[in-house]
Amino acid sequence: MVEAHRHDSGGSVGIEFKHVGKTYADGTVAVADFSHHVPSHGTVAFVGSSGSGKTTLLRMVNRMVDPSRGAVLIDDEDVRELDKVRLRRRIGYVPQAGGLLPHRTVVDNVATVPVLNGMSRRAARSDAAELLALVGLDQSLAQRYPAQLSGGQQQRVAVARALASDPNILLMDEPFGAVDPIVRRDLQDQMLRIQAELAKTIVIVTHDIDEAFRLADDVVVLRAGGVVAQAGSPQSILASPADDFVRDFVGADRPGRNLRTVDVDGRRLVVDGEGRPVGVLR
Ligand SMILES: Nc1ncnc2c1ncn2[C@@H]1O[C@H](COP(=O)(O)OP(=O)(O)OP(=O)(O)O)[C@@H](O)[C@H]1O
Repeated sequence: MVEAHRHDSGGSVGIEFKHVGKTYADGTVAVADFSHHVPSHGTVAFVGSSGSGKTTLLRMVNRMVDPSRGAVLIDDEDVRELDKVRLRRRIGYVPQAGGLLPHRTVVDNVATVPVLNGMSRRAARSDAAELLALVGLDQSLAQRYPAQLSGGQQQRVAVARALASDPNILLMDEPFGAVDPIVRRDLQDQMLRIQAELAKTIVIVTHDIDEAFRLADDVVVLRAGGVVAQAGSPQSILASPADDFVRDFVGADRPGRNLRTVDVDGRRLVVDGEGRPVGVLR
């Protein structure tokens, strides 16, 4: 049941942000004019400082935010033409703090959307058990309630839940922001394994440039107002930061940091100034 949906037929498949802008009711211009294409099965990371419009952009994809200008297309279809509820059931969403339902067990948190989509409770629970295994959660936790789990375990459940309706698209808003660095790294590794297996189209929002470099093949560095400071592969951004803002963000000038790439055993690693590996680039 858990398998990649291939959708490679012509056109501009993937997610297309076409000159989108968002001005909130109080006049705040969260995003001025943003365009970007996320290819099908690709992973893009939006990074930038607080308030640069990352969450606003992410939420345009599943219509939690409607753009004031421009359009978001999924496989050439304007999301405004699609029914909101059905759209959201087709797109996995991992919110900042997990957003689990506190009064439902872990397994039922994961099974909820498939049941809403018409699947029998029994089949949905059996799929949920597989997904919990996929995200590395022991079966013994399935009957617990979210408050009885650690932060890292809750985030795993949130990822399993987002995958439950087998969406083509996964939106992740600071998914691992609230967990400690070691657990965070473990969750990132899990994410890379899942992505290698399922090949979703993923948009991830993060403050953490190292996380962006580890998880994404395309990184968009944003400044205030959703202005693109630089977009490209981790390698290209590391090799030639577009300006001081990006250089500062990447931390190239931070003492002892000086990120660079090295090739080891056919893999490209990102290492810091002391040679410590920060991440692996594909
Ligand atoms: N509902 C809202 N009404 C008014 N302003 C808003 C609203 N939501 C967000 N904003 C503003 O829009 C700007 C962009 O917010 P957004 O949450 O998209 O940024 P972000 O880059 O995700 O920030 P963070 O990393 O802190 O989550 C900010 O100035 C924010 O205060």
